[in-house]
Amino acid sequence: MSNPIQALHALGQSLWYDNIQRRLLENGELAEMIRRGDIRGITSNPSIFHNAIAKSNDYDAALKPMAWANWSAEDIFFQLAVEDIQAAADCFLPLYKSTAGGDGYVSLEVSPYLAHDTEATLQQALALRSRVNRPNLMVKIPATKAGLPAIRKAIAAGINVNVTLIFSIQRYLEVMDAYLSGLEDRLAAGLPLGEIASVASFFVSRVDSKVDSLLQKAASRNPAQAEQISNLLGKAAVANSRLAFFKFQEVFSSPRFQALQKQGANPQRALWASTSTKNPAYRDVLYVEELIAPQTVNTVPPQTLDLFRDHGRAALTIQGHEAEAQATLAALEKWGISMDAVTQELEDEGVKAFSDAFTALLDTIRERCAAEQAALGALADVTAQTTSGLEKAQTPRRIAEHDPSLWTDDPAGQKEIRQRMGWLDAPNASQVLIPEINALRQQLLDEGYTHALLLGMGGSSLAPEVLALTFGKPHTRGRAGLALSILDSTDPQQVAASARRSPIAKTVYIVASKSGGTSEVNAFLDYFWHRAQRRLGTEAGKHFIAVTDPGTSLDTLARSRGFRRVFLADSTIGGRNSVLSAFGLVPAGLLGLDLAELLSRAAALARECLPGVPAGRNPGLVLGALLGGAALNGRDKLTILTDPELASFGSWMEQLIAESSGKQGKGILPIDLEPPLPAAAYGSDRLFVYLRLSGKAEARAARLQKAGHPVFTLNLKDGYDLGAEFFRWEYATAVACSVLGVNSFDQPDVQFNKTLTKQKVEDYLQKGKMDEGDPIWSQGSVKIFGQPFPRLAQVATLQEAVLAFLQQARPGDFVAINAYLPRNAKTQSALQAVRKAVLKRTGCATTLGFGPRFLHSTGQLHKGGPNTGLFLQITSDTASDMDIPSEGISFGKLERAQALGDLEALLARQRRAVRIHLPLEALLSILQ
Ligand SMILES: O=C(CO)[C@@H](O)[C@H](O)[C@H](O)[C@H](O)COP(=O)(O)O
Ligand SMILES: O=C[C@H](O)COP(=O)(O)O
Repeated sequence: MSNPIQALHALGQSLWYDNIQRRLLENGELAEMIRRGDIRGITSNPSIFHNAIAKSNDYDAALKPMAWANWSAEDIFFQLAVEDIQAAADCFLPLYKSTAGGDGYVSLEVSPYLAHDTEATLQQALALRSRVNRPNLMVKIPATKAGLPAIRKAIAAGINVNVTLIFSIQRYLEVMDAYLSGLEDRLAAGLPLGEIASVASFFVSRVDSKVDSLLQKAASRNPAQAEQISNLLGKAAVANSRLAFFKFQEVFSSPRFQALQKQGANPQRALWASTSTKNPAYRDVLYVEELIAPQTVNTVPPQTLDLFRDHGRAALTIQGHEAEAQATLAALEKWGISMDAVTQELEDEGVKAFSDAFTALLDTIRERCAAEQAALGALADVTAQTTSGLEKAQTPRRIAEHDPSLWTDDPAGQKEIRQRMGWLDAPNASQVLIPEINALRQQLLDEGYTHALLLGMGGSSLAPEVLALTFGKPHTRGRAGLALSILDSTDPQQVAASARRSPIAKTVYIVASKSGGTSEVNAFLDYFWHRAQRRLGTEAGKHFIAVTDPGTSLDTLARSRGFRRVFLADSTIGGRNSVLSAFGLVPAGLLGLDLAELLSRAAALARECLPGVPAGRNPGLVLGALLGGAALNGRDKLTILTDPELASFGSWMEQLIAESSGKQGKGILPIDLEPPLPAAAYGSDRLFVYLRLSGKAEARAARLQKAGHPVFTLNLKDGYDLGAEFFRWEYATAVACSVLGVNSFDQPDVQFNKTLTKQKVEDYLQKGKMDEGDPIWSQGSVKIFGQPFPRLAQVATLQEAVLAFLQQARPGDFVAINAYLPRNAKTQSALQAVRKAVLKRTGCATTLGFGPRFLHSTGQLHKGGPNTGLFLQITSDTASDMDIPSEGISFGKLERAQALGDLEALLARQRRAVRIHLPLEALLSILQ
């Protein structure tokens, strides 16, 4: 059974939707309405956009980069509007095609400020046509006196035109004439007519609103005829519109049009606009029901659409009512109501109302821009200038083309970069992995597996950990999956804790290593493989999955050991950019995440970073400009605030930003999970980012901003928005590195550190003993190693020693606490307490890293970045060590070798670094 809307369509009238809102485009609601057959086109106007933009937060994310790039409010408006119109046009394209251009149009109005300027209107119509670049766009031009020649010229130029703000029959005739003249101009120029579509928007309800009030005045002037006059209430609009329709019929059956029609021309359909009922005393679908005829359109706001669907009556209601309509208008004239005057007033008011709505909209955009710029403080100018420099350098195009000269002139570096840009395509290219990962999860669940333990470091482990910690929480949408945990430490206690948490018979081990040769991962694999083999014998292979690049030693080993699966990753993606490749997706899929959703959020952000997008609208580019510009201006400590649900995200950012940027004495240091200080206590080397989901940290962010610090906010609507954040930060980091002039894609000092550690291990294997060097200070079981520092000779206690060491700190320095200890709640809280004390004492930014995990993250910046760090390395003897079965060394010894290699690398780079070796319990006493 057909509903009233379908019945209406069957009568030859199309319902269009007088509404646009980004949310409808993003959540699929518009597409669904089209699919249901509710609407066959869309109209927008300045009031609709004012409503959409000013009364929602739908546009905030898109507005942010443009505000930072210092775009004008009008440029921002047209950018936002064009995006919506393009998205809507894409939704309607199938209908447009299936009706051969009969329906499926989306209207965008020229600036109402141009309503009295023919040439400017025409130029903007041409510009909008090419910007929107969709065949089913209609450009709306008001039917003012100055609008008429612009309409003719626009039609002649082949633009589909929706003529708006028509109130009088006389003006309507002029509009039809302009249309026909435009077509004739085309014909004379030998241009085709068939693809041009046009509608004339005749405004309905406003006529009643004005005439009714005049009628009421007339009735009070003529009390004797009050009833007769009152009978005309609510009649003028329909009568006026019906007469317009009869003119439509006349004109489009005239010989003049027939001549054009022979050449393929389409009639300009009448479109009823302003058709919601304004007077509650009238039927709520009055201006739909009374104006039904073939070859017409009615554009309705959401409520009228719902009402008509609910109880509208569809029947042909115009034909046969000509005499009645004329009589109504004649009666109005009789009571002194001049339709010429009424409609002229309505036109003037209409132009003004759109213009006022546009002004209000631009004011709102200006306010929001001002707030975004205020959040950046002095960095606002820097960001705008840096963005414009990046635009001039054509950075987005060069990124898309993998142009290595953005980062280095060194030929070897350039060669490496060319092989490291695959992350740009990952949101789309990784789609193919989804079915096999989902099938694997299902298979594992069916076989009774309950746990997954990922063995990996840095780029191969941080993103999976973020996803496990974020989606383990109830606010996110998870599906049935395995409990995922991560091992990225050689600390024996931590290895043992991982083993305890993962019951062998029900655990699948994900061995994740891009290079396949990372020493920590080899050690983990050795340990867990032997353990599984002891327990499961020849079945052990079934419990192992490898994720690695093609042809690595891990690839070979995994196959020879009969691993359940080997996922070969994209070797054009470097480790810290690998989250949206198999490295992030395999663990995420086993965890039960909706991978398509995660990738689609990333893909949406990636589309905004394409070279066709204007630089100021590219969120990755402008963020990169901000980060890079800030660092060049002394704000190189990117301090991360998050709502609690997103607390783990900073650890991924840390690696990406520090390892990419921290080299050649430059870099941006991410400060993650730092205990809070009073807002006024932070130095001028900070830039704060607030990743917001629930808003729990909002008050803190506001306090920081109030105290004058630059604080910018990125809003996430749920955990899946991490997909977009991963891409945003990857792109922004690459851009920031280009601004700093460093190669974003290498990590020379990580390799240096690894080489030193390897020497320590080899030395140990030869001598059977670790050479720890001589302490520079000791007291009982507490020893300090490293480079002597001022006043050390005078100190009596560990506390004094640490204070003396910290006295070297200067403004702009940072203090890194690097602990080679198990990373668990107890050590984390003890070290956070130490960190807080250091922070208070020095006023310097602080970081806390656990070795060897941070070596694959901030470790690069520690040695390669600016020489502004003070490094407090902490080691402790472990009570219970475990052997790495095939390596002749224990986990504890390997961990110590890593600490020694780290210290040696720091000292080789002239960093201020010491190792404090102490019993774990002594930690808490430091600085208290
Ligand atoms: O002109 C078109 C469609 O071509 C519409 O968008 C038109 O502007 C709107 O229907 C009216 O502005 C709505 O007017 P009203 O219902 O607020 O009086
Ligand atoms: O960030 C990467 C880590 O250094 C681990 O490297 P990998 O994936 O080659 O094992």
